[in-house]
Amino acid sequence: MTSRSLLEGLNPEQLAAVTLPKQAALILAGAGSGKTRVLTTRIAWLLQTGQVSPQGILAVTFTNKAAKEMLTRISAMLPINTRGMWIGTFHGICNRLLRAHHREAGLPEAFQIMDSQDQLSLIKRLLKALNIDDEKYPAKQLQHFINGNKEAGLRAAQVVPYDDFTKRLVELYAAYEEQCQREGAVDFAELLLRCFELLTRNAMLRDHYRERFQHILVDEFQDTNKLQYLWLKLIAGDQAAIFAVGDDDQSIYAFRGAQVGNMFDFERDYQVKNVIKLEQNYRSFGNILDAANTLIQHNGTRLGKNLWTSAGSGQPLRVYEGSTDLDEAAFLVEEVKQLHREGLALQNMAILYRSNAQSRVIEHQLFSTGVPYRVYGGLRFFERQEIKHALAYLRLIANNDDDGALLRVINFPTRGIGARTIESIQSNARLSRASLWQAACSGGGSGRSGAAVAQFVNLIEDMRRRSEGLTLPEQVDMMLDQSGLRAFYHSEKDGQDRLDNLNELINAAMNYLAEADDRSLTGFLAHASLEAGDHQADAGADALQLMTVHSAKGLEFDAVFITGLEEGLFPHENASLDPAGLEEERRLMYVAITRARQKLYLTLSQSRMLHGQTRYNVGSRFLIEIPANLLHWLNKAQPAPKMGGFAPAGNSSARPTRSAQAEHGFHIGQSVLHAKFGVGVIIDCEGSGGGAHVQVNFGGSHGIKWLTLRSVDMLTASS
Ligand SMILES: Nc1ncnc2c1ncn2[C@@H]1O[C@H](COP(=O)(O)OP(=O)(O)OP(=O)(O)O)[C@@H](O)[C@H]1O
Ligand SMILES: [Mg+2]
Repeated sequence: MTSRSLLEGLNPEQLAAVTLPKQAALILAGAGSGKTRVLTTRIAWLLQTGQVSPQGILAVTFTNKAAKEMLTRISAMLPINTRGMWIGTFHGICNRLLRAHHREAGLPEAFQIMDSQDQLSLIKRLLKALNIDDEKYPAKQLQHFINGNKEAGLRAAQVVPYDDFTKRLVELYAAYEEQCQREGAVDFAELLLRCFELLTRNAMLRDHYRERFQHILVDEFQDTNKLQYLWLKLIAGDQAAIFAVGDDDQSIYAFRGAQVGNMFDFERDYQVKNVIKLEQNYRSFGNILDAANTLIQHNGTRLGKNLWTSAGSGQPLRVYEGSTDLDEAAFLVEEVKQLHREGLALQNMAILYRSNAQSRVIEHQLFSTGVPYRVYGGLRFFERQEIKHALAYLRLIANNDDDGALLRVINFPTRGIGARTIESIQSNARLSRASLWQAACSGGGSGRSGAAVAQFVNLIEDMRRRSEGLTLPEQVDMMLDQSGLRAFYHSEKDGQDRLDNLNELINAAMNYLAEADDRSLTGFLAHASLEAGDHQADAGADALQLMTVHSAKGLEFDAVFITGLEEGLFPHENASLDPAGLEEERRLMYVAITRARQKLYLTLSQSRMLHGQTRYNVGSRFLIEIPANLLHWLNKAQPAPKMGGFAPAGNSSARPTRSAQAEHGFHIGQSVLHAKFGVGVIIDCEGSGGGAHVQVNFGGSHGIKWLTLRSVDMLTASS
């Protein structure tokens, strides 16, 4: 590709940005205006015009996926070996640097990176070893304290305590530093801080990298935190030129310390002369853009900019209101299949949700209809850590001799059974050719850990006894309490999402009962392993994309479905009380809308199973903030159900109000079987006596049907 063809098609502002002389630059522009394209093209242009070699480039992106994407785009433009280029996330780049200079950084060659869960376990072990009262100094709080200080660039020795309590926290922070050093373990914040300190301290290395990296390019600059910004300044020195691109309207990590203010600091620190603005959007049709523009105008704190497109207005945004979350999921899958039949590849469509737990119902629907899908930036429901722990308890209840399950939970949540004790149980089991459970029953050693093992055995036995006579969902609920899993995640700072997932497991059990022949715990467990199996589409295969709005940042799709648009869900209930939180939710919605190229769907549901209970939600305020003329409601909104008049599945307080329900003893939400359409859920009814009709949602290809009551069989006992 010649340099002319490389630059072809860029608009004047983009062209100016791509070909800026070597100087500090800030590109401030809205979604889809070509920021990432400008950044990538600039790298290619710098290389092609010989202004820099691949080794001289350092590019920071926000996710590994984005980094890969950038490499692919550059390779497509230029026939060069991209290996020498450093393109990655802050964590990835710091890891690379520390691996190369582990000795100088004071780390063992094979240092281990801890995720936040590992970090917390280490803190707990430490508190225990030091005999610290964890009521007074909760592990989560200490973790927060440590990470917050590290992200502000402060070591224990540099933190100035202001009372006795913080004095103690600082001491514990110091002890934590020592422990990590002994174990050769590095947490996420440490990667950055350690790297920062290495370059501050070691002038030779610093000069080496300053000489090497002539051009430093940063995508999604609005989401950098303070230490990341300092790190960039340090490595840039006054030789390198920093080229930063960002969008204040897409700042969605303030809750993790990201500072939009870095953009102002950057402008000041580097005396950026002209901030380049890009306003033409190349991604989306006009209606989609208008929706995004109008929505974000409801935020007070903005730098202010507007997007326009020459693409025409396209179709209106389609809105679907389901009666239940199952109904919403059935609609999504039907629509995806329809678009696919019309020629859209699955990988060009994305289903977005605000919280991870929402994916389960959708995944289930996809799984049952055989639509290949892939979940990004997170695990699929049954693969999530907390779900695996919960399933392990259930597996042990169903079968004591399940060694894998036992190992997973014997000390989770921690109950004082150490690695040594577990090893001795394992060797006893080997010697007597017994299962770990049997070995544990015949004594887990002496002293405290022996007693803890006995307690664990009792716990499992007790849960099994309690299970008798309980329905499957009740068994799951009981296990979540008795095992301590619920309490454990309840005490975690970031545990809400995991708690939601655990509660979602109860819903999974309910749905399973509605559909399965084998209603036993074992049957449910088999179903869970099957759904966890290899149904995630193979890498490279065409598959529908599922992800949270956070992980969709920077990506684009022909068709986008934004789901769960209900107050409390999106905007999230944790955020909707405080104005700053609400503005961040609105920026998230702005990110979500602007992912769509051609078609945008907004879906919601009148009722939804959450935390094991049916919730009746009202539509999200974001639906009101989008001009009504841009929206096309697909199904005439049904009147919002009144409490009590609409009895959901599994809700024992079902109070049918209509005469047919009283007469025939069924209720809305009840599962039914139809000879031709299979299993469905009653969502409405009409008439009485022999003329009674029910409206049943069969999901999948059959959808919603009105049928005579006589033609269906009730599956669950009515209340
Ligand atoms: N001058 C152009 N001509 C045609 N297409 C363009 C042009 N500039 C950008 N695009 C296309 O527009 C889409 C959006 O570009 P890009 O992803 O770079 O935007 P962005 O500003 O980084 O968006 P986001 O804020 O969501 O990260 C891409 O498909 C890109 O290829
Ligand atoms: Mg981008």
